[in-house]
Amino acid sequence: MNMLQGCRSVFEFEKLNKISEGTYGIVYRARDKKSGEIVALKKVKMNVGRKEDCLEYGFPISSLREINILLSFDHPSIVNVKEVVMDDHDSVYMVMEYMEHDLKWLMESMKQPFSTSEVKCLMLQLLEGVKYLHDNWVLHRDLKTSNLLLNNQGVLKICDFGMSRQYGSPLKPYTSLVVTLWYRAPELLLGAKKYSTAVDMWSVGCIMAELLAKKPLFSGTTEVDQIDKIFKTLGTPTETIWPGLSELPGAKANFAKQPYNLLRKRFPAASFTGSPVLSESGFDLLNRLLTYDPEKRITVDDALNHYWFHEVPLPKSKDFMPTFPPQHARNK
Ligand SMILES: Nc1ncnc2c1ncn2[C@@H]1O[C@H](COP(=O)(O)OP(=O)(O)OP(=O)(O)O)[C@@H](O)[C@H]1O
Repeated sequence: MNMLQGCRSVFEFEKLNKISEGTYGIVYRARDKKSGEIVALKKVKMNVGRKEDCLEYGFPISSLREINILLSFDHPSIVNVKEVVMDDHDSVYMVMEYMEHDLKWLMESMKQPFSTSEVKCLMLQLLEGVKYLHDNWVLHRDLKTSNLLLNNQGVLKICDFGMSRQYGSPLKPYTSLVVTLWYRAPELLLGAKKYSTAVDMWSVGCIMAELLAKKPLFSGTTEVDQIDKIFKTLGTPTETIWPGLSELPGAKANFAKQPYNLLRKRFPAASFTGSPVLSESGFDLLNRLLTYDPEKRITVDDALNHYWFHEVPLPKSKDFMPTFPPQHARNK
């Protein structure tokens, strides 16, 4: 924690309002009293989770990971942590660039879903951020729409690195209790202890579907319900399409047999019912992101090079993305 010595005080910032309170932190909108700049301050909550997940004096290891990663990373699609500050009770705050919206709250307030060219603009920025992470051997492990920030310049940034971790080759056993249920890959739901970048790509698939439809793709209430919802839409996987499936701890459970992939029904090529329309190549990308076998699931490099981004309608330029009214408080 040497980096905290000599850091500025939080009293150099004027808190304007609370934006959100999550598991690991409270996020405020604040003004830097010296420069007048508007920033986001994330206060680290002490003693969160199990005792062994915190340092001796209660500082959560997940927050330490998040601070380390965000201070060392520099990419336009990753939220920038400018500095770390403290108050007189030794509470630690991350000072981040302020982003007007997160995509979860934004979609809840929008009347219409994003257009296809807007979704392409957002997806490209998301994939560029994920590529930077994977190229730097980091798994985010909690990609979801509330962790995607958008500003009024059309710039998307990934935030919340509390679950992220460095990975290496060969794969090591990790905990499977990661990734918010709705965005959690099937290998995690079935208890895989060895997993890799493909878990983030599944989440990206769920996010793409949600951006198109303006509603979550698989909104399970429990792990079993989540698996059930996935199988009902994509069909129950078999050892043939996913070699190694039967060795996963959860694969022994008796799941309903549903032999077909019904995803196209939810994203048809033409629609008279208001379902989101998706071209052949857009559907191909979505299907490749939502591929059961993590070994066959599309990688971030291949997703970035996918033909969908080159066919009309072309991705909207950030400068032409719509702007939205402010959402200063996004209480969960
Ligand atoms: N830089 C920022 N600018 C504006 N809003 C932000 C910023 N960072 C985070 N937020 C808002 O705060 C919310 C929570 O942030 P974050 O996910 O980092 O906190 P958390 O405590 O780890 O939450 P969770 O319980 O979801 O893990 C985000 O969904 C977003 O609405």
